[in-house]
Amino acid sequence: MRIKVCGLKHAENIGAVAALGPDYVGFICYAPSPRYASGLQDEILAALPEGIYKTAVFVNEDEEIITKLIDNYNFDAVQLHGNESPEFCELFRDKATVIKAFGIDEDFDFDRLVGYAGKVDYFLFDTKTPKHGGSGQSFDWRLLNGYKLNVPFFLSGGLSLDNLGEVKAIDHPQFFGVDLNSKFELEPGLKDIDKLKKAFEILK
Ligand SMILES: O=C(O)c1ccccc1NCC(=O)[C@H](O)[C@H](O)COP(=O)(O)O
Repeated sequence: MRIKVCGLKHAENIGAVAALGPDYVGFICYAPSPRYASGLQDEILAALPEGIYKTAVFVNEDEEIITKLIDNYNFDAVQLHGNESPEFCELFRDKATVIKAFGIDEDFDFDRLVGYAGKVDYFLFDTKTPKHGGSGQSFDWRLLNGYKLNVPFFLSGGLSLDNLGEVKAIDHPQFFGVDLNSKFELEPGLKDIDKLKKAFEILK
């Protein structure tokens, strides 16, 4: 099970998270989020160990800005949380791994994803809320049974120490990894290393 820790923004805390050995770390490049990584310095990202995918998270951002940030910060992956089309997602595939996020609720139609197959590397299934992400709310994971494509997915949305046991038991052939965020924080953007350590013990 791959582990992504999302919503980092403080230099020392980024180093402490990286020392736990996540597979992906995420930086929110979306100003309305309380986890917005506004003062991100490229040398902090450059100091992260090889093998951790540095992921930039966007919501309906312009192509030029995404490309510029990938180039400036050497992001390995982009995670797109808005209404990005399959063609828009595909634009970044020669530069980065592309993760397309979708907010899931009981009305979500997984047939919407057909056009993205072959144009993205992973899906990320989050809880549908007006915030686009970082809500701390989980969705009914039984809905994942409606997902039949062969693009692997990350599960996110309200994952916490209280429900990781249940998450581990999810048996879906495309379940690739988890995304840990607001339930592992001391404050928005500042990760609780002790809680994350416990999560890694459960998941690894
Ligand atoms: O975390 C945010 O503030 C955020 C804001 C806007 C778009 C995406 C955002 N986070 C992206 C993530 O990958 C989160 O980990 C995911 O939404 C789950 O968050 P949480 O429910 O807090 O565990």
